[in-house]
Amino acid sequence: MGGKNKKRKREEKRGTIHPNNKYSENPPDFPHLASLYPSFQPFLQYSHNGHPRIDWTDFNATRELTRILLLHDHSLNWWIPDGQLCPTVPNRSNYIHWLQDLLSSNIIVPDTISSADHSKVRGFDIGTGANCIYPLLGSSLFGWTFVASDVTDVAIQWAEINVNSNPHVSELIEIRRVQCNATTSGLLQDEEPVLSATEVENLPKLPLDLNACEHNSYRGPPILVGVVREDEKFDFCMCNPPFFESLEEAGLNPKTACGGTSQEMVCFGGEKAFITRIIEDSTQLKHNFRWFTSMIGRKSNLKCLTSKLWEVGVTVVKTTEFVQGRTSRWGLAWSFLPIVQHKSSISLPNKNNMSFMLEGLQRKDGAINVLEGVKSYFSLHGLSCTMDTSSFTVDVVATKDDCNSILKNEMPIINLSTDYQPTEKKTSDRSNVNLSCDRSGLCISVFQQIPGTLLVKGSVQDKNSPLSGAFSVIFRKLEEVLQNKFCTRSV
Ligand SMILES: C[S@@+](CC[C@H](N)C(=O)[O-])C[C@H]1O[C@@H](n2cnc3c(N)ncnc32)[C@H](O)[C@@H]1O
Repeated sequence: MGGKNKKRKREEKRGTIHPNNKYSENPPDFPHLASLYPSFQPFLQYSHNGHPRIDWTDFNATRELTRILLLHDHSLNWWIPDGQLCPTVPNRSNYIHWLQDLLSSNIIVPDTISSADHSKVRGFDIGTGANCIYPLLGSSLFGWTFVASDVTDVAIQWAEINVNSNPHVSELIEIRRVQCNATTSGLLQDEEPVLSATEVENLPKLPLDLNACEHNSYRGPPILVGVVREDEKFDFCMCNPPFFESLEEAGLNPKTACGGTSQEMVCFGGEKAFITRIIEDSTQLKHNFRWFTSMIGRKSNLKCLTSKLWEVGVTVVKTTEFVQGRTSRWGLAWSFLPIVQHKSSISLPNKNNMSFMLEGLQRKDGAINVLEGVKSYFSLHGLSCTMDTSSFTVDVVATKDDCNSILKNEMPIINLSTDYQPTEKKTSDRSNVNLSCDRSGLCISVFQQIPGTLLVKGSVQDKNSPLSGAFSVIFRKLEEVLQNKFCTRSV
C-alpha cells in the first residue's frame, strides 16, 4: 500500500501543469460547477472514498464539462456534435501558455517577422477541429488573432459556429478550409477538387528529401505550403496532429471517451509523418513564421523529429512536456531565425574571446567528443579545420563566404543521429591553415571542468580581420549546436 502511494506521489511529481494555467492550483471543482450549472448535475458522481468525479468514458459527461469550463472560466459559448474530438480545457490551455512563454522569451531575434498589425500576435492553428479550442483559448486569454485550418466539412462548419457564438473574439479568428483533393489516405470524401494531382505534383520541391528513408511518409492534403498565403506573416503555428496510423490504434484507450472521428485522429504514417510534413513545409516558409510548433503524442517520435529539425538547419529547437493527470504529451518548437543568446549562459568579456559551459554531459561524451563536434560543425559548413587532440583545440580558418554560410545556416549543422567516433589520437597538421588578410582564424579550446561539465573557449586569432565581427554570432551558434547534441534538453 505504502509502495503504491509512493508510486502515485512520484507520478504526481513527474510533471506539472503550466504555472500560469488557471487550473494549476485550482482544479475544476465538480460539485461547485454542478451547483451553478444544473445541466452538469447528472454527470457528477462520487467515488467510494467520497471524491467527486465524472465518468471519463462517457462522451456526454466530458463534453458537458468542457462546455461549462469554457463558459465559466473563459466566457466562451461552445458546443460540438456527437462523436467529434472533445478537448480537455486544462490540457489544451497548457499548450497556449507554453506558446506565450516562447513568444515572450528573447530566444530568437525580435521583430524580423511580424504581422501587419504589430500590436497583435498572429497564430496559425493547423487542424483546428470542430472544437476550435486553441483559437478560442488563445484569443480569449491573450487577444491573439488566428487563422484556423481544417479539411473536413464538419470541422469547418462547427469551428465557424463556435467562433460566431462568441462575438467578443469572432473578429480575431479566420476559419480556413484546406482545399485539396489530393489525398491518398482515403480519409477525405466529398471535397471539391481544387488542386489537380499535377498541380500537387508541381508544388515546390523540398530542399532535402526527409522521407527518403521513411516508408510511412505523409500522404494527404496540404498542411502549410499551399494553405498559407505568400505574403502572410505569423508569430507561430501550432498543431495537435492526428496521432494515429489506424483506427484500431486510435481506439486503444477505453478509459476515456474524448470522441474523435477517423478524420480527426488518424492519418497515414501517424503523427510522425504529419509533423515531418510540417517540418518540410517550414523549410519553405521560414520567413513567414517566427515559431513553428506541434504537439507530439509519442515521446519516441520526439527524438527522431528533433534530428530532422537539425538536418534542415533550424537555429533553435525547444521541447516541453504537457502533463494532465496520467496523460503526457510533448511540445516541439523550432525556428529559423537567428537566436539571441541569454547573457547568463555566455560570457562576453570582449567580442574576440568568448566562452560557454556545457553541463550535464553523459559519461560517454568527453572532451574529445565535444572537440570532434566542434570540428564537424565547422567542416559541415566547408570550413578548414585542424584538430589538435593534445592541446584539445580546433583551429578554424574561414573566408567571408564560409562565415556567411554559417550565418545563413545554408548547410545542415550537425546530424544528431551521427555518432562522432574519435578517430584521431593526435593531429597537428597545420599545413592547410592560411591566415591571409581575407581569412579570419578562430581557435576553439575545450577544457574539462568537473565530470560532466566542459568549458568551451573561443578566440579570434586575427583581430584585424573584417570578419572578426561575425565571431560572436558564430560562436553562439556553435554553443546552441553543442548544447543540443551533448546536453540534456529542456524547455
Ligand atoms: C487531433 S485533431 C485536433 C483538433 C483540435 N485542434 C484539438 O486539439 O482538439 C486533428 C485535426 O486535424 C485535421 N486535419 C487533418 N489533416 C489536416 C490538414 N492537412 N490540414 C488541416 N487540418 C487537418 C483533422 O480534420 C482534425 O480536425
